[in-house]
Amino acid sequence: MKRITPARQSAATRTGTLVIAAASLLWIPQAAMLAHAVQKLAQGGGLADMLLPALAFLLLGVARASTEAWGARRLFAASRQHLATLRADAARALASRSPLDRNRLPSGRAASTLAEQAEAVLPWLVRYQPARWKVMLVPPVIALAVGSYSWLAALILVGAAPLIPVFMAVIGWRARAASETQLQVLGGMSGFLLDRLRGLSTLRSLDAVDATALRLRATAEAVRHSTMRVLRIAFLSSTALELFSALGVALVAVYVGFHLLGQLGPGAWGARLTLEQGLFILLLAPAFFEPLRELASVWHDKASGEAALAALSALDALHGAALPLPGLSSSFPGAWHRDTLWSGVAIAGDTPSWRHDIDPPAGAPSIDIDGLHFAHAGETPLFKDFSLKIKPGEHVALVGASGAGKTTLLSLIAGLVPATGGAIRIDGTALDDASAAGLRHRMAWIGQKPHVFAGTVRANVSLQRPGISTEAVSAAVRRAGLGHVQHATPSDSLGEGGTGLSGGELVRLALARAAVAPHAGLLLVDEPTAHLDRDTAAGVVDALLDLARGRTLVVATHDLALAARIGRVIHLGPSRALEAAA
Ligand SMILES: Nc1ncnc2c1ncn2[C@@H]1O[C@H](COP(=O)(O)OP(=O)(O)OP(=O)(O)O)[C@@H](O)[C@H]1O
Repeated sequence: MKRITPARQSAATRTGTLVIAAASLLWIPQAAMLAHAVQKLAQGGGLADMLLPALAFLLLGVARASTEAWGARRLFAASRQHLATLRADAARALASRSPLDRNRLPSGRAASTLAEQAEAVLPWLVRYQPARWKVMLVPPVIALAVGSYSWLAALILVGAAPLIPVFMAVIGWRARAASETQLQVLGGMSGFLLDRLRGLSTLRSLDAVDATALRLRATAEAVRHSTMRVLRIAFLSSTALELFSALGVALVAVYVGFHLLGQLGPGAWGARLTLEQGLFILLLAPAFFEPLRELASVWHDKASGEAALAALSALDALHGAALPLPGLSSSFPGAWHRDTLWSGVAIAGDTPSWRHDIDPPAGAPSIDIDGLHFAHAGETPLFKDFSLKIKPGEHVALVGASGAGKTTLLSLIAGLVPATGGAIRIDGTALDDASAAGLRHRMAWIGQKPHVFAGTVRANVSLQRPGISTEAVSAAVRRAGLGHVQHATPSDSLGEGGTGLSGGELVRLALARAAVAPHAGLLLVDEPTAHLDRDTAAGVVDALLDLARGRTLVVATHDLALAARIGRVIHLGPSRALEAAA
């Protein structure tokens, strides 16, 4: 997988940057034309004498403006593209972590980094980079041009210039630290806000809204402070630069003025400067400092852009760490494609190559678990030498005390977390990094807390998966027992988190999601009847068993009534290591 490399620019952004920087050099011949025209005027020349320099000045101006515009357009387009690539890399890195990894970044913080903070990369590329190149290119060339007429004027310019980078470096150091702090505080606030908005009903029901609002206010105050610190540094840097450049231009103007008046002789290679040469130097002096002033005005873009790149790289650095999602690295042959969403768990890994080249065989798969070892990070092993065989189309209930490892076993079968030892074979294919993405295509997962997105029932059932027609959604909704429920027809809207549906209806919606999955021959279901009354639970079980006809079903449950209706019951607990293959 390609890593984010913060400082690397694409070839297209580099070309745009260099073109913009080089266009600034055209001011030198323009200044020469202007000075020449004024000289002619002073010598009493007519309109005809000035026509040629005026025309050349105009043409150079047009050339400069159009080159700059072309470079800016190209740079902007390339920078947008570059940012899109950085975002895709970071999103891919985020998705490559197992949903069971409890060290995953909070979604609010990740969203803030990807959506808001990443935007700071754009000004860094579009404004800061050309300004940096102009500083490296334009002042040295102008110093040479000025120096060819007057070594003293060039010396004044060159003498004033080093103060600026030294000062900028000192300020830049502080600016970067301040920007990083600001991004962190901002990301923290976004994460906090999103998290609390999600849990608003809990906060309200326990009268904790005021306390949360106070904490939010404190966080907002911290954001204000850090923003002000960044702005103060930005203003300080541009003020310092304005001062130094104004001093430099003023000194050159004073020297040229007195030299032309004959009161300051030396400094011009032994000869007296002509009016044309003096004017040329005067016109170039502000242009010498112009790139430095421009750099100062975009200096904070560098700090915030680099901080944003560091934040994106930090997301990328998570890749491969801790608990990776099996099958993800092998399932991204090219671009970030599409997530396969199963009833509340987002799994990336559905690739065009898989769909076209290795279309999964239809039907109910067998499951063969052999000598499985698994332990969550830093915990005692949950499974030691655990074996289990499930035949194609067989229905199995996993029962056991809370914490016995039912959900974990379902996750291992689904390939959401890698086993630490032993083998799991689905329909004879070993579940590993190479096969996990493809095998997941044949499964549907119904989790304990299916996530409902704000949108219609139809969108929530189809989840934008390809090849799912409106008729298929309607049929799935009816099959899951939602057909008769008011406000749960395919065109009805649901609130985020399932507002508008009861607990039982929520499970039925998750069943409908699985019912439309075309290749889902294996259903993995986690406590479908938890928190439901007996009648509702019985209705959900009816719908589940109807859906599971002709498919392999593994259901984790505490519900003995559900377990009694399933063909085979596997007890997970202290004796599970001895579970023998059936
Ligand atoms: N993502 C995780 N990271 C680390 N440990 C975990 C994680 N998920 C579960 N555990 C631990 O693994 C053990 C088994 O959890 P699991 O959720 O599989 O049990 P369960 O049998 O499904 O429980 P329940 O019936 O309450 O849902 C528990 O001790 C739990 O604390």
